[in-house]
Amino acid sequence: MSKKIYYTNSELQPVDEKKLIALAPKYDNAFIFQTPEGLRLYSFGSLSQITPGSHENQFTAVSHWKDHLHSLLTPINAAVPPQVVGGFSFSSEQTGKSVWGDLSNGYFFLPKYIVIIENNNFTLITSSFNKTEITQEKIAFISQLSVITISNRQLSNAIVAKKELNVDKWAAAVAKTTKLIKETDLKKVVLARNLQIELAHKPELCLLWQRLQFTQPNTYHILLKQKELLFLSATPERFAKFGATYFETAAVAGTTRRGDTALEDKQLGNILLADKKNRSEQQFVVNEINSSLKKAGLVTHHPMEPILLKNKNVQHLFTPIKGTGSYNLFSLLDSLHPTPALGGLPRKKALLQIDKIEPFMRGLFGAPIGHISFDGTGELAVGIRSGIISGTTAFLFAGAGIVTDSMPETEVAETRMKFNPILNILKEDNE
Ligand SMILES: C=C(O[C@@H]1C=C(C(=O)O)C=C[C@H]1O)C(=O)O
Repeated sequence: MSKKIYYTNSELQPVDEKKLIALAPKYDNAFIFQTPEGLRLYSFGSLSQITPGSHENQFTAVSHWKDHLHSLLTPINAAVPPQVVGGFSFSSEQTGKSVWGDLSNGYFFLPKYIVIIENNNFTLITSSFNKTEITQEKIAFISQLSVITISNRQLSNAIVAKKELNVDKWAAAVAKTTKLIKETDLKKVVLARNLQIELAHKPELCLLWQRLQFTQPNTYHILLKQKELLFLSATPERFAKFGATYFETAAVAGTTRRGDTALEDKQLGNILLADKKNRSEQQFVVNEINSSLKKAGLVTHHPMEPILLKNKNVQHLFTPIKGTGSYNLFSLLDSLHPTPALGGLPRKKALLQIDKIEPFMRGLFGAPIGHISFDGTGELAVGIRSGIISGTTAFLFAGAGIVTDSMPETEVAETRMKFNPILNILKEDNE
């Protein structure tokens, strides 16, 4: 493909964002991304998409695809370029048939329409292969948005079956892994498990999104729709926010529950801050990220002690890390992913152990997901607290860092808590 890609910008009158959500089911490709700081990006339709092959370096593949698109871009009265949106996969080494379909090895696309909302300013970016049609296409989108109706129908849905897959086997694998950690140079392995849900009806996207907004106020909210597949995440974890000369990331690891009272919550947080196992688990992540950023040529800055990151269901140890200087974005993403927050340490050995133990493909779970602009800025979150929905079946994923003194039953309980953000939006309110 080497046709020119034209793009144009227009200011939109603020609209009820439920209308933007209601547009998503009308397109085969849609991506919605909301940050804890309040940026929202809605995107619809695709001019070009990439599904990296298995065993191919997905970062190189996406980088080449994006460079090629860049060479075709031609602005028409536009200051803001379009972005590519989507997600990488946890690993390109995992193969086999899975629920992930076209998303298995990662999936990015160049949207036809992007609406960016920041400080109540609505900017529409329309892209097209056709210079003479682009104005008409933009007008068509604006009128589609003005006529779309928001369904207030609370389609009753119910979970008809809920299966936590292989819990005993998973707990045994945790015990085996701690033994391996004690006996070898393996330091940490993040093991995940999944929960399968059967719903009475296909879920209504608008309703899921509203519940996500209501129940998970300080996290990212992410939706990737590709045909019949819906990937949803309420992750608290930033993978990267970046520009040409800066790269902000975070080390998030170590988990405890939220307290029932303010006092209990504070006590649990203090115990987590003082806990040796969790502190060392998180320190691995800080050290690894720090060293990848330095190797990429950045000067790093971070506080010496972690603070608490509190979400609705859990609290974590958290250290923001910033790098400044110039660097190559895709090779840095490649060298960081997966951090020991999602993979383990040393990385290769941890990934082998994950492959040996987990009987499913992680797909986008635990991988960087977000938007990358052609102006060099962008933001990616780590796709945890997430699930993939296909028709009436949903698979939810949750993992936990296993270190030398991890207890299987504690890790089962921790992963159970981590299913809740998505589980709770699939449930009826009265369940
Ligand atoms: C793997 C997950 O979470 C990661 C693992 C954590 C831990 O082991 O304490 C904490 C935050 C995340 O970095 C998940 O939520 O599925």
